[in-house]
Amino acid sequence: MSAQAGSTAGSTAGSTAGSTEESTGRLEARPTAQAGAAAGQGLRVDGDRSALATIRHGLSLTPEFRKGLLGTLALAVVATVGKIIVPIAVQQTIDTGLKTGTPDIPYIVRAVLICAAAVVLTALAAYVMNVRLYKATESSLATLRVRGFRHVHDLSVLTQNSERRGALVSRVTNDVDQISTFMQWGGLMIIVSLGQLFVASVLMFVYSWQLTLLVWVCFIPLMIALPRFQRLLSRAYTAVRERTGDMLAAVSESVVGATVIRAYASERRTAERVDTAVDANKAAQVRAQTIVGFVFPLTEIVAAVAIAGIVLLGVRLGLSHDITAGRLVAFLFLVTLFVSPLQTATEVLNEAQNAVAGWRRILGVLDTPPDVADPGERGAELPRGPISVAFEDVEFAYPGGAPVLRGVNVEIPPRSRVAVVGETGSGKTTFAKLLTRLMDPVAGRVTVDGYDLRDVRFSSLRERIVMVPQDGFLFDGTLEENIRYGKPSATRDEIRLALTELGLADWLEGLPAGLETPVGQRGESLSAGERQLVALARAYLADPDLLLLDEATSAVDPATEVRLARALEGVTRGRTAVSIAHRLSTAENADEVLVFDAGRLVQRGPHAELVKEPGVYADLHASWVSAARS
Ligand SMILES: Nc1ncnc2c1ncn2[C@@H]1O[C@H](COP(=O)(O)OP(=O)(O)OP(=O)(O)O)[C@@H](O)[C@H]1O
Repeated sequence: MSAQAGSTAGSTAGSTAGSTEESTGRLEARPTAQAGAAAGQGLRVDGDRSALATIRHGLSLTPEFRKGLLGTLALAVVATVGKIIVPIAVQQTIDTGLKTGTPDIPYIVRAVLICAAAVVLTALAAYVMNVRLYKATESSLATLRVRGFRHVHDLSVLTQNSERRGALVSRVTNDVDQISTFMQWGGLMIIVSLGQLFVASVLMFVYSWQLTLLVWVCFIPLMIALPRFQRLLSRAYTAVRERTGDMLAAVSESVVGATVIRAYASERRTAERVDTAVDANKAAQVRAQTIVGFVFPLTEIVAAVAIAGIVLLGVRLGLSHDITAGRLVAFLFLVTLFVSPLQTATEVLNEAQNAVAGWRRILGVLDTPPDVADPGERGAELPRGPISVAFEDVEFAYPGGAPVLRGVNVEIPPRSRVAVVGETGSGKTTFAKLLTRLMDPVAGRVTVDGYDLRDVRFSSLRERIVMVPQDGFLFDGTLEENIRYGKPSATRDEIRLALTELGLADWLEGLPAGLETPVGQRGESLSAGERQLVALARAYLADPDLLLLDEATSAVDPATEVRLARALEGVTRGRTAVSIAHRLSTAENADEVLVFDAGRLVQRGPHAELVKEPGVYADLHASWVSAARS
């Protein structure tokens, strides 16, 4: 029990232990999201669905599990029936083989052989049943994980944002684990146990209805009490899972935020938080184990009382010739078969509850429809060549919020370089997300090459439109592997050439291991500026026709600044490029500047013209200039 409880107790671990930012350097990472009023409402969790309906729906998603289940069940029946043969053989041996006073050796040998065959058959059936169950369970869990993982990627960014990313990871990892024990043996065990209980009861009744009545009288109160204890246990283990989650959150946060903790000398406060969480977890565990310690011996105590009663009453019945010696001994065997399902009942019920909770959370992911749909095969394929973009009366509001973009009308001709500027919160990033179809507008439409973005198939969209986010996510691997994300088929020479064409050959040579240089987790071994260089090289290799750049705000050293400008020039050459600009130079070099203010496009034109007009851009420009001087 405790081992299983422990395994489920850790199920919230993932919700805090791992946060997976998923930006891959290409915002095409399954652009999804209907940004309409219904968009981004978070994941569904259908708490109203009954436990049985949840299990049924969950199993319907994993046909692997249902396939061959009847065969497995048949094996389970063989394993159960096999156990019944032993007490029958014992009864026959005593009552018939030893009846005359002179043992009937051939009869006894036959009974023993039947017994041995039954034991071997039972063991074999149980073994094959377990192997089949493990196989079926593992392949259905793998299916669930893959489906869950794919679906998380299909969900809109708004839906993803409504959940902690770690919690999403937990749903496709730990929550799936949570149902594994139940699938492996719990579900079948309920059927087998009920069968065993029934068969044992029938046979006991055949041997002696009086003794059977005694057994039921002993066990009925326990059967009534068990579900109550089970609820108590379930609550205790829920508390354990929550406390374990809190503890892991505290520990992982203190490890991830170690630099900030040191910088602000808050080690003591952090240690106290961790200690409190560890203590709370310990208290919850102790409470749960105390209940386990009380509940588990109960069945054994009741069984001992029942056996004592059977012996006493059995002997009396024997004296009055109401039961034979063989039947009495066989009855004692049968009582153990009757008790063992009860002993596993609490455990199975606990597992069933965990499994239902796990299924609810997984189904919560799978039942949430992706609100930005891929038109798929029906969708348009964008022709190659620099892309033109148009926003027509575009309006956008985040779910439950006020409009953050209003009445945006703009045309971006092919091959032009556009800088998008504005105060923080003015709607620049939202504009970029709509352009990459991470979300759809609430009103109006966005077109590329005359096609409504909603009608363009994802594969084409991803190939032709690439976004370089502010802090390009790097994976733990080498520089080469990270750049290759832009074009998985790229050879090493192509990657080298790309870096040379972007004017980054000298930078590459300066690196300790060149393309083999490890970038560390999330690229932490590189500087922020170098990470941007990798993101640009990646985008260059992807060779899109429309490039969106979210310029990094972090300051970089002058040498990297020069490299970045050079690489940027190379990446945007010959393409339509839209940059969310945080640097004066980007706006100055753009063909056109789009100025956003409080969700509206308030000015547009070349830098040289805009800077002369009084307005938002002139004010922004003034603040850039003064920041550069200070
Ligand atoms: N996921 C979200 N949910 C709700 N509101 C959001 C969300 N993302 C952005 N907003 C709001 O939308 C408005 C526009 O945000 P946006 O990120 O587009 O601005 P921005 O101009 O890119 O800002 P910055 O320069 O700081 O990145 C802001 O008021 C912001 O608070």
